[in-house]
Amino acid sequence: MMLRRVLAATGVPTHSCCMIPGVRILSSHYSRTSLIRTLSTMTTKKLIFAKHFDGEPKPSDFKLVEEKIPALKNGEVQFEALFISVDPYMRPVSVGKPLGHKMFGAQVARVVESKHPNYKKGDNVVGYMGWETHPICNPDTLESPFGALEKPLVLPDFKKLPLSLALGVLGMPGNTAFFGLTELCQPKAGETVCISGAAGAVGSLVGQIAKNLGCKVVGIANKKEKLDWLTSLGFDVVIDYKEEDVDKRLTEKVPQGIDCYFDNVGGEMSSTVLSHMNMFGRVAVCGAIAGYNAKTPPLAPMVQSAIVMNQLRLEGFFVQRWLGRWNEGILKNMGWVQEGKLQFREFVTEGFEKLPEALIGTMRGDAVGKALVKV
Ligand SMILES: NC(=O)C1=CN([C@@H]2O[C@H](COP(=O)(O)OP(=O)(O)OC[C@H]3O[C@@H](n4cnc5c(N)ncnc54)[C@H](OP(=O)(O)O)[C@@H]3O)[C@@H](O)[C@H]2O)C=CC1
Ligand SMILES: CCCCCC(=O)/C=C/[C@H]1[C@H](O)CC(=O)[C@@H]1CCCCCCC(=O)O
Repeated sequence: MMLRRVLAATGVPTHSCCMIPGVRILSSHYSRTSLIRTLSTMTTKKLIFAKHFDGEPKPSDFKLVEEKIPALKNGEVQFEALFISVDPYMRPVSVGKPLGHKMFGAQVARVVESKHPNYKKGDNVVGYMGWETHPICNPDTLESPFGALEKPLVLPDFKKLPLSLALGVLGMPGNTAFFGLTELCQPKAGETVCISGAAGAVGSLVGQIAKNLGCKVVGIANKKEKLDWLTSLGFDVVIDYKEEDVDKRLTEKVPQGIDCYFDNVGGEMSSTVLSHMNMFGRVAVCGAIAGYNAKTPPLAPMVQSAIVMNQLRLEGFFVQRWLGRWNEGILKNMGWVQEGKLQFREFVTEGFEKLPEALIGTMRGDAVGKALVKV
């Protein structure tokens, strides 16, 4: 927003290549900028909104800018981004953000310089510093995409585990899986848990946690590579929702019915799953990715009859609900990782400039496991 105001004040159109003091617009199309390799340690790169998304995000919806890093003020910390997260929520949550606004999101970063008592040079953190290579922020006033104050978290010693896990199994997606499943679905050993978006960052963990709790697990995803991976993780039934008739496969392979449904996707497929649920089934509505890129909301068969007849309980949630118990989820997942009972896969794209492509690919289902960009 500030950049846009600066540009407006100079009379420079925000979509054109330009030079203004302290701000260099490298290109209105980020992919052409890969040839420009002039970044000095005194500058930071940001990806900002150049256009509002219309359907699927496009590379030209983003603009890469390079700015001088200002002097650090009291209370501020300067970071160097190591890994930046790519998450489906970025698509719907960006609606209404002003043009010129830096793309929001979480990153794992190292403290380069600090004028804040709780952060010291060399600390590794995870926080919502957005799509920027060398962000400066005051941790006490940093906002999450949720609009709440959320200080970057100083990471403990990860020992041999990669720091990037703080954006995946040992971070927000891990806690989404853990709390969403255990608190809202409350699965009991022997029950059947079904997961849509099963090979994604959250879904792949939900299925494994359900197995750890003694449940039978049904995973719904697309493409053989994903289904084979889920089978190798111990999922009992896997269904390709694009290649198979989900209703028929559930009737054949899950005759006992579904007790818990962890829904990452929504839409028609979720209506089908709800029609296979048992009495007093529980549904954690985690996301609705089937509609995030849609220009008009996708239609789906009505679900109220199944909800009433089987006395189902559906509950939507944001994982921030459990911010007060954050470490409990991380430690539980870390324990399972160390015991080899919670496997993770990362889908890493190299290069800060590739962030838009990585987001577009994630929304198309390209990623297996957690999508990340290594800066
Ligand atoms: N409530 C909360 O606090 C949180 C919610 N979420 C939500 O959880 C869901 C999963 O997030 P995450 O695991 O990080 O995402 P990922 O990108 O890792 O996985 C999402 C998967 O959804 C599938 N998918 C994409 N488009 C469609 C579609 N049109 N129909 C069906 N499936 C589709 C893709 O798999 P495939 O190719 O197999 O279709 C993709 O792999 C999202 O909806 C996200 O918004 C995430 C974190 C926190
Ligand atoms: C609006 C669709 C949200 C889809 C669900 C999802 O993916 C949520 C992800 C949250 C994750 O915990 C990290 C975040 O900060 C995400 C929250 C998104 C904030 C929603 C903003 C609501 C608002 O203020 O309008």
